[in-house]
Parts: sequence; C-alpha cells; structure tokens
Amino acid sequence: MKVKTPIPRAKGIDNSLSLIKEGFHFLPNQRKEMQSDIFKTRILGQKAICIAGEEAAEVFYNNDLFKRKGAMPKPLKLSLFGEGSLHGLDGEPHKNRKRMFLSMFTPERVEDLVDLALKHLDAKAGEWQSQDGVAVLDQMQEILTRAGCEWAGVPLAEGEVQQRTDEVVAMVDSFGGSLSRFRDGKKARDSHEEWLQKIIKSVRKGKYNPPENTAVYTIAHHRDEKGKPFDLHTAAVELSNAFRPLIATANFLVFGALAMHEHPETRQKIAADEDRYSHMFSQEVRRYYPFVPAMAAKVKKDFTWHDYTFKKDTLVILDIFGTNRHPDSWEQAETFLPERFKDWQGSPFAFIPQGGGDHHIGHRCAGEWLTVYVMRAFFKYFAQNISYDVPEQDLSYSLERMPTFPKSGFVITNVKKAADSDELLHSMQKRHTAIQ
Ligand code: HEM
Repeated sequence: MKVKTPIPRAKGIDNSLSLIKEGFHFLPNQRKEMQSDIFKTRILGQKAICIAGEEAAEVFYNNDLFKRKGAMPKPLKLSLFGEGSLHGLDGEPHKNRKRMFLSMFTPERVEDLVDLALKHLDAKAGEWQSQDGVAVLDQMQEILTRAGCEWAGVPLAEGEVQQRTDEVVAMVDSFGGSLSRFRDGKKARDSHEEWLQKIIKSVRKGKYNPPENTAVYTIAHHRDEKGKPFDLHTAAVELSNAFRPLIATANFLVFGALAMHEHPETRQKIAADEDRYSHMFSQEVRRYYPFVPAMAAKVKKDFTWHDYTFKKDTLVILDIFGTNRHPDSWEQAETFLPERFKDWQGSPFAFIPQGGGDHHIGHRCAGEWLTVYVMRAFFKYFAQNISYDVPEQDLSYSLERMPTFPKSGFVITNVKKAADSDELLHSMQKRHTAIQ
C-alpha cells in the first residue's frame, strides 16, 4: 500500500462533480496523481478520506472502527436502496436484519433460483431462434425479473412484466449522479414499493399464502430485535432488497458474454468446465468489469492508521473498483485472466466487487452466492446450449457512466439451440450447484 505523509489533498474545493463526471476513473486517477492509496478531499460538502487496496478494505470493514449511520447519500436511499434498509444499519438492528436475509439465501434456495433462472433463460432462447436479433442486456433484465419474483414469492402477472422490469432497471440505473436518472429511479421506486406493500398486506391478512421459504413470507412475518414486525414501508423496502439487486447481475452477464466474444478460447473452456472453469470465469468477470465504484462509511470512534488520525464521524470512501485491480493484490491486474482464480487462496478484502469482510457480521453483499451461481449457470448455458453470431456493433463501455455496460447492449443474431439442449439443461438443473 502506497502511503504519502502528510496525507495528500486532492485539488479543488469539493470533488463531487469530478466524481460524477469521471466515474470509475476518479479515485484511481487521483491515487495515481498523488502516488498515494489514501488522500483527502471533500465530497457533497463533507470532508472525506479516500482509501484503496486490501489493507484499506480490511480497516473499512472493521465494525469497531466504522459505522454506516449517516454515511449513505440521501439520493441513494430514495432511489436505489430504499429508506430504512439494512445497508444503513449498525449493531444489533443490522445483525437481526442480516440474519433474516441470509436465512432466505440458503444453498437450497440458491439452487432454486438458479433452476428458475435457467428455466426462463431457456424459454427466451427458444424465442430468440425466430427473432432477427436480440440485445442480451434487455433479455437478461427481463429473465432475472421473472425469476426473481417467482423465487421471492412475488406474484407477477404476464401483463406487468415489462413495467416491473423497467422499474427495477431504473432504480439500479439511478446511482451514478445523473439528475434525470435519479428522478426516474425515484419514480420507479415509489411505484415499486406501492406494489410490494399491497402484496405484504395481503400476506398479513391471509389473503395470499406464499410458501414459507419465500422472501415474501419471511419478511411479512419477520420480528425485529425488539420483537416487532416491520412497518409496511420497511417490509416493502426489504422485500425489494431480496430480489431487486438481481437485476445488477444482468450487467455482469453481458460483460461475460463480451469477454467470451473477445477471448473466444474461454467459450470452449466454459463448455468443458474443467477445474470449475465457469467459476473462475465468473469470478474474473466480477473482478475485472466495473459495477460498484466505491462504498462509504463513517468513523465510529477516533483511531490512528498509517500515522493518520481518523476523527469520529469523518466520511471514508473505499475504492471498490480500484481495490479489485490493485497491483499489490493482483498480477497483471488490468488483464482479463480467469485462470488467476485457479489457485487463488481467497481474501475477503482484496476481491470485493460486492463488498468485503464477512457476510454474517458485516455489510458484505447478502446476495453474493446468488450472483455467482446464476453467472456460472448462464455462462455454461451460453457456451453449451446455444450458438449465435455477434454482428458489427458498438461494444465499447464508458468508465465515466455508473453503472455501465456495452453500449449496444450486446446484440446477438442467428441464435440456434444445440440439438441436445434439453438434455444439457436438465443436467444443469440437477441439484449439483451446492455451494462449494
Ligand atoms: C451484480 C450483482 C451485485 C452486486 C455488484 C452487489 C453489490 C453489493 C454491494 C457493494 C453491497 C454493499 C457492501 C457494503 O455495504 O459494504 C451489497 C449489499 C447487499 N446486497 Fe448486493 N450486489 C449484487 C447482487 C445482489 C443480489 C442478487 C442480492 C439479493 C437478491 C443482493 C442483496 C444485497 C443485500 C441485502 C445487501 C445489504 C447487506 C448489508 O448491508 O449487510 N445483492 N451488494
């Protein structure tokens, strides 16, 4: 970790606009310019310390030193996460909420989701065969909305699939600082929460009886650390958080399709899946391609780290994208290389596309395994079950836009299912994905 003393300060009075304008480049560029993995700046009018790398992630995810209260910018609550969600909780309330989430994401339920997602993917692939061309991004978003709702026990009528898909897409697309995308995300969230509140209400009244292992059942009947049920608004927010983030997986799926296209040798390797290559490939997609730029927390109590005193309530920003490509942890960090995960020893702090630390006691993403297993299964399906052409199109993606994806949405044409597609699908859906 490179640390300059005294801690350098970024140029400019407040860097909020530079962050929005430069996107994924902002933190890595500042670090490069200042030759330091820790620097000071101002964001949204507040003093902030920006840090990057494995060691930085380890300190950031220390619950004794950092808290989430007051760290999340208001617009993120209003559009992406929902007000009162577990992302902003600390201590016992967070532990109680996190236990509830992890109880809904058991290995069996992960397998249920993978099976459902494959079922919807296979149905869509059947339709693609008679279409001129399809944008994989849009298709993945619809498939994951259908599968996510079915899995969570949220009834979704055929006639509202498009509306509900558009809403979750708008919420996830709202975090990058664009005012118009924020407004769309906020509007989408209002409608989305109203819909989910009605569903929770009918479960509580006994008018709708979903299976006990579904998210909708769990959340409708959950009791918090004081033994109280959620108010209707919080129940809707957390029900959303139990399936809405799946939509983000669509971006990784499209980046994976792009990687298969740009590194054609990976396609055969995924199909053969020796040494769990599909897993290595999925991990490298999550490491290499951008999704989450950074996370924010506040200092819980004064402490000193690298001779710098972090004062209580100071905003600290962890560079997520930069940590996944940090040269101290990754050789040839800027190269797409799935094999790097073959003998990877694992580190909860060097590889943090979905947050770092421990899933149970910290804020690390509750849906990380759902994400990885859906990715593995879909990449295998793409490599084994279908063939397609990738026509001329704009496959570039902007690192200034947050979130980002290939500009064309990754269009494929001439889709054909393999003769033994049904058999392959059946073998994939067999219960063999158990967490390993
Ligand atoms: C591309 C896929 C995904 C990405 C990039 C992602 C990323 C993240 C990140 C960065 C965090 C916050 C870590 C922190 O606060 O330090 C998080 C938290 C969370 N994620 Fe995900 N996520 C993804 C998919 C999912 C899925 C599929 C689900 C569930 C269906 C999910 C549910 C959650 C929940 C409930 C939290 C809050 C955890 C807590 O505060 O304790 N995520 N995710």
